[in-house]
Amino acid sequence: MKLGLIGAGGMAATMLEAIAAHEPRLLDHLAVLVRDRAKGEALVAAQGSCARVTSVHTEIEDFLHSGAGVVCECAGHGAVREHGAAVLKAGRDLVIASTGALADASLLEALKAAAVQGGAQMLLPAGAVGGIDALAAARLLGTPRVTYIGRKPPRAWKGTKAEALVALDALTEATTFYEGAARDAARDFPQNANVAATIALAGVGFEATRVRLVADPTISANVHELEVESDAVRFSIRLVGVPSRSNPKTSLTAGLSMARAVLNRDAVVVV
Ligand SMILES: NC(=O)C1=CN([C@@H]2O[C@H](COP(=O)(O)OP(=O)(O)OC[C@H]3O[C@@H](n4cnc5c(N)ncnc54)[C@H](O)[C@@H]3O)[C@@H](O)[C@H]2O)C=CC1
Ligand SMILES: O=C([O-])CC(=O)C(=O)O
Repeated sequence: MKLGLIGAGGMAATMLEAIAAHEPRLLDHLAVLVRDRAKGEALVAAQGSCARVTSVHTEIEDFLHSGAGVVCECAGHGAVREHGAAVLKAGRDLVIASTGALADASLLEALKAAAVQGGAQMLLPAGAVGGIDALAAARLLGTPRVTYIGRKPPRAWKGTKAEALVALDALTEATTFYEGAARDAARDFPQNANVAATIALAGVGFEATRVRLVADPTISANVHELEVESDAVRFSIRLVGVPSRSNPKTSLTAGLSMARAVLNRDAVVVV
């Protein structure tokens, strides 16, 4: 397998480190697409001897030409918009971290069409959240009621629309600044509410999935709560995610979930 990677930030590093620790041969061939070549080169260098045949690209055509098989997007909504269709049309499966980009219905349709044209799949790992398997199964028997609550420390909401809605630095207690549909949450908080989109796509869609976003000065972790009521199952889960070292917005589980998607491509037993 030749692994393709878009992005060279915190999630990409978490993903590569996990693959290197568990199945280093999967990094024998690695192609990286970045906007900033130096950043891509630093990421590859950090993998040491694991990534033996590597290439760093700034143009999608060169990246695809390098023969990357499965492509992991760890870059942001913009990257899904810019590169998603080209990857899929070229017949490469695309593992998407920035699932919130798919809240744009016309982009989702365009990517589906590109996937059909290329004979490729879009794969959406659970990312920072859990319970996606049970939700997607429950969906097969009726229409579940789904609520997602994302709680993060104020620093994780810096640089987002939350700054205009609440005085992040002055908070003394947990404060809800968004309540509504998953579609608006995913669109308006592109670095923080991808899990809302993943939950919507696994379950009852972007309108029916209810979302609450909370800035909480009393916590230091990224907390994800998912509540599902359905004909098949009722569950309520709470994940307390450790933020990644380099990006407080992103939980470590998100990068590890991307790694699992790659490891599963090669596994004999797929869980
Ligand atoms: N599904 C999930 O559970 C989660 C998804 N995410 C998504 O993953 C993305 C990456 O997260 P982090 O690595 O923590 O962010 P980061 O900000 O640490 O790294 C993003 C990297 O991607 C690069 N980049 C941005 N746009 C690009 C483009 N168009 N082409 C190539 N490279 C580009 C940036 O230069 C940066 O190096 C987030 O922006 C978010 O959309 C983040 C957390 C959880
Ligand atoms: O990593 C997290 O905690 C969740 C996140 O940022 C997202 O869903 O975009």
